[in-house]
Amino acid sequence: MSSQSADPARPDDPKAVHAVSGPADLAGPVGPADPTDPLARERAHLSSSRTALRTMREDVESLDIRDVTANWVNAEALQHQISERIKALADLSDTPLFFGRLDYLHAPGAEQAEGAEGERFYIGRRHVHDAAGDPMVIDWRAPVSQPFYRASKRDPMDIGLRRRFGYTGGDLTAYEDEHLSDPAEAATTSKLLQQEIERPRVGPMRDIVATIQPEQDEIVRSGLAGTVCVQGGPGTGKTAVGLHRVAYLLYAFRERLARTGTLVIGPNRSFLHYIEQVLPALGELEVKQATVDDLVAHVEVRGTDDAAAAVVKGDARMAEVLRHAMRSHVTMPTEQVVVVRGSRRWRVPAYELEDIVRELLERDMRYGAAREALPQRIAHAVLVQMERSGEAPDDRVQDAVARNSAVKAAVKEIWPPVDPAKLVLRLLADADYLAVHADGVLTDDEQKTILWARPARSVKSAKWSAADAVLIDEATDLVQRTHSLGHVVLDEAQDLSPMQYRAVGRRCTTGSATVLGDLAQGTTPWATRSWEEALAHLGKGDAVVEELTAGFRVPTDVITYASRLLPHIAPGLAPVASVRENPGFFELRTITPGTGGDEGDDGNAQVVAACEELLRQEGSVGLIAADARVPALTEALSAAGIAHLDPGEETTPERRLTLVPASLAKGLEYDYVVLDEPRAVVDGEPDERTGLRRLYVALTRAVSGLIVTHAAGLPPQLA
Ligand SMILES: Nc1ncnc2c1ncn2[C@@H]1O[C@H](COP(=O)(O)OP(=O)(O)OP(=O)(O)O)[C@@H](O)[C@H]1O
Repeated sequence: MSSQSADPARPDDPKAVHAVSGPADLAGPVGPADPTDPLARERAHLSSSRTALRTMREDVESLDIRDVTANWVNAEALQHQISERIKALADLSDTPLFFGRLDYLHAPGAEQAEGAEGERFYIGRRHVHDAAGDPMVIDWRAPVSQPFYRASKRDPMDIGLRRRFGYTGGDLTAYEDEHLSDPAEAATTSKLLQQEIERPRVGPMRDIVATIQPEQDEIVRSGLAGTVCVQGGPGTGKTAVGLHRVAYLLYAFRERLARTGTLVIGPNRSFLHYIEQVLPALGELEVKQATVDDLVAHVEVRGTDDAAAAVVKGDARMAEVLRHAMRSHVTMPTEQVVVVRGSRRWRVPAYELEDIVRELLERDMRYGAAREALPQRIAHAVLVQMERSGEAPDDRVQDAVARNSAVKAAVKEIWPPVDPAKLVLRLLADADYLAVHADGVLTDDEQKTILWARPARSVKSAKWSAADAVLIDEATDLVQRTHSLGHVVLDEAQDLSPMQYRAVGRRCTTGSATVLGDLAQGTTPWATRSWEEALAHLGKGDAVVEELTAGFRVPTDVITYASRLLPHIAPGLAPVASVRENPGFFELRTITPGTGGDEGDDGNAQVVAACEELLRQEGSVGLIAADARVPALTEALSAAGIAHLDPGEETTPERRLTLVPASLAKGLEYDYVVLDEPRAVVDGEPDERTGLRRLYVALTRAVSGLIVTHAAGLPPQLA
């Protein structure tokens, strides 16, 4: 950071973060800024931007729609739009209106002609303009904002000065400059950026809009047409990147996506709860969130599968079985159809009906669509005969023939309606039926594995499992095409089965997807082995796979320890390199039950004591334990009088401890973590590899420090 600048008063220390000690009253009127004090000038700009935003909001609030709307429905819709707009224009006191500034060397788009004037842009969460319509703050997603994230000394992108702002509460208290086009200035790491990354975590996930990194920005700003898959270790910002990509796409393709819709898919409710504030903070209120289970909820899920059955039910070959079973409902006609109209009888012979049915089957239409087309086709055959005999029937006649009872009866016979849930029920309950449709697709053993031990009698009484619901969803799609959205973000994708990928894929057949995951964190028996395979199941085989390796969450000492597991759980994956400067702390602590002469002491009080130690620090604390250990630890916590939260519940300055069953830890993070008994976490899973992966997830949730407590021996892979 050098000292050449358009800014006349830039102090000399090239690497300094310039700061003031006390916050200024930015809300009140600000006098003419001291021209020699750049910070005062920036604060004046903040103040006038806030005033401009207030005026924008007041303009919208004062809109009188009585004269422009003809009826109350329109008025209602318009009023809704207006109140959404007012909400979007709110000035949130603790969210900086802008966080950066770019001074271009030339006017953007002016072909960089000699003498063209540079322009200055303030970069923020939303666009703000003054009374004349001139921009005071530019939306971070606008093309002119891009160099804020991407420009470097090597490629300055026509930027003379990049300035980052530091805030304390809502007050602008510091700035930091980089003169990207100045060859004399050395490239350095931004201190403000570093501070932002190191900031303690309390409350739900927050946006990273001020500090998106170049490799992340490439993913955020990739176009709507293509699907992007991001492989990245723990804390590399996959979730953050996925959410910011949605915000970017909504900005760049607003109209199209408003029509087609966007959806974020996460692994469970707690996770969705944890991330739900990010998009609204970026001004995007319309994005839906769901789990895969929510998407396929055609039946009530009350049952579970053992791992072996779930693996087979989640296998893509099940799609073939279902398709076969669905099509088996079509029976070739053996009799003619006779349509009586007035005094005449029209006959469509069986062989002609057969041709129609064959043609529909070959066209590979949805079962339901073909079923609707069939009566029209039969009616058409009748119409051709009418024309041949000199009549001139029109469309209405064709419709009437299609609705004729003889035609309806034939259609019911040939192409009967199919209830998707009943179809799946029969496959799982009836060994002979399954054998017919799985022949050559599933082995005898596999068929036995998925058959119900006690066959259910009805859709209502069946104890459907999550995997069954996905099968029903697939069958539903065979009957009727699933509605496709414009864009889908799929987080923690590594845990999906091939059938689940298909379920997500059919919700974006006409759109695109952002697929986020980490092969090393796959903890389902069917976890993804390769992204190529997964993307093929999703129907997005041409997606690009990007890799993120810089870690923003886990400190070096902790990630180094956790990475010992990598060769055992995902050989070939590169360990995450932490970008945190604070090395954090990491401690292995042996718990000794029965200390102090108390025979009944199970050692849990010592785990609780570790939590109490960490609660003395600022920020959130997570106690992560094998699911089976949760009841005992709950008891120990309440015995010590410590209140705790469940995962996904918002931490507040008063309640900062969350007790997290290892099975729900994925995607979450806490400033400090106590990881209870690694051995139990591993043993809680059906096989060792899954157990070690679960442990890897649990070990990588801490932002500032980790204490691993153990009474049993540690898994040897950690040695
Ligand atoms: N560019 C950035 N600037 C500041 N913080 C960042 C940046 N990128 C990511 N982070 C922070 O790092 C943490 C981890 O990010 P995130 O949860 O998106 O990672 P992840 O790859 O999804 O992790 P996991 O694999 O564990 O689910 C979050 O607190 C996020 O805000």
